[in-house]
Amino acid sequence: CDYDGPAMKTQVPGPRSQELTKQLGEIQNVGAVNFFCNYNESRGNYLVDVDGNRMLDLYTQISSIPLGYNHPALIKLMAHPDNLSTIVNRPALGILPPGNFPEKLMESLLSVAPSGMTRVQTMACGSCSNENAYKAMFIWYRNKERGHNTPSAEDLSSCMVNQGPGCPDLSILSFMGGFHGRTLGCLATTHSKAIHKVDVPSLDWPIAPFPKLKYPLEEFARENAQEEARCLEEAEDQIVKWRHKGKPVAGIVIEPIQAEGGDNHASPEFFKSLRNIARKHGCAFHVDEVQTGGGCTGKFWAHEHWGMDDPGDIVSFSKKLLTGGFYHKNELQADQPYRIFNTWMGDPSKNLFLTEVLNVIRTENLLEEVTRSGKALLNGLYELQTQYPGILSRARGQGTFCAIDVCDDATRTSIILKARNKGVVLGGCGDRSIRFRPALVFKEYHVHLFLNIFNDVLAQH
Ligand SMILES: Cc1ncc(COP(=O)(O)O)c(CNc2csc(C(=O)O)c2)c1O
Repeated sequence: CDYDGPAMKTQVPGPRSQELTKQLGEIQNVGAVNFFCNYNESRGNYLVDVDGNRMLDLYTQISSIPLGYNHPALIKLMAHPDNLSTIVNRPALGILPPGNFPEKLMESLLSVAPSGMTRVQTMACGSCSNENAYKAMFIWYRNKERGHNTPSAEDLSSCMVNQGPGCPDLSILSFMGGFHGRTLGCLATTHSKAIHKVDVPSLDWPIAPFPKLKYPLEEFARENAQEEARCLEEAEDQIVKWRHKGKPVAGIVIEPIQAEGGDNHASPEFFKSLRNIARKHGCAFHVDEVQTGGGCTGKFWAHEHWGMDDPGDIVSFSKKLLTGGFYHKNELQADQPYRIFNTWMGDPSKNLFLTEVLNVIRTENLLEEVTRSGKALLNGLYELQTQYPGILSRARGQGTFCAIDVCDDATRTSIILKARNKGVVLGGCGDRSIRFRPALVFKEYHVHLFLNIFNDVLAQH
């Protein structure tokens, strides 16, 4: 179900894309539109645009397509009459769930539940999953502080006008370079690009530094360990400082690999230590797997590489799981109904697709494939950075969740655009990285196809 290679007819965006951008520009902001796509013709690892250009996709809709385009297992699901009512009728899941909902959740999301978690709350996207996870942490923290879960009369009256004690002065510790969404609460924990935050009010919550590792890791083990220790000490100091400010940290939120911030990695020891700091200070520990989850690091969850039985109190997800949501420990479940709530609370049709995606991952051993392709990709990137030391550096990655730094932003942009005109879709992250986010069906064959094209582009610079 894949094409045998890229095939370009025009520069991208082509004439039809440009025409459609003008049309859409009459309706909404089109500044971020790259080009228009033909999702009927797109297949497997190949994205076809409206001008008939066929490109090998290593960005996959901001890392949200698990099995590539139009996978037969998902198409087949649409033909099944039993699934029709699930796709046509969207229920308000919080109050009127379909009869098969528990079974479908067991089949899909609970079959890949993180270690130590048996509960999951579905949502629509990454931001609303994180927003509700934050609220769950605040509710948990206040009930712990009170010693019971009955707000006082003063709590109930003051919260109606956004004042304490009903609206408590609690905080969430996040990390510089982190990205957790663009809604108000998530945005207060997002620190990747100023354009995401400028002009929007925020909250006085603590922000700790995330380790800036030197590569290759084996050459800088001592410096990197010192850098991680510095960041951990700073994080713990912030927790103490915010408690003294009367704004205690209810939860810590972190990505296993900071993606938007520039594919910043840290060691399993770093995360183990941070998890222990959270326990020591009575904070919940929220692992944001929206971009790293779903198999792209070679394990279904990136936090599995930490080798911990108790990796977190909350794990949020979206993108490759086709629906948003968060797993959580029992004690993080809101104590009353209608506290973590909205109209849809997820989408059962997406759970149907996810069950199929998980079946394909298992039957085609895609996690092993990702590990194999990832090794070939990272070795190829190591070779290219040796060949073009003036342009490339800091090749890094886990599974196919890889990245490489370019000497400056302008050169990065030029490389991404040239690669696209040669039939490869790439994305950037941070201030100078190119990130690789292929689908789970990206084989070694595709790696070598990509590396050849990437080499041609670099040779022109
Ligand atoms: C680690 C992590 N956490 C939360 C989010 C927010 O998810 P959405 O709200 O975009 O579904 C994301 C979304 N990723 C993302 C990539 S570019 C982008 C954007 O809004 O520009 C967002 C994420 O990577």
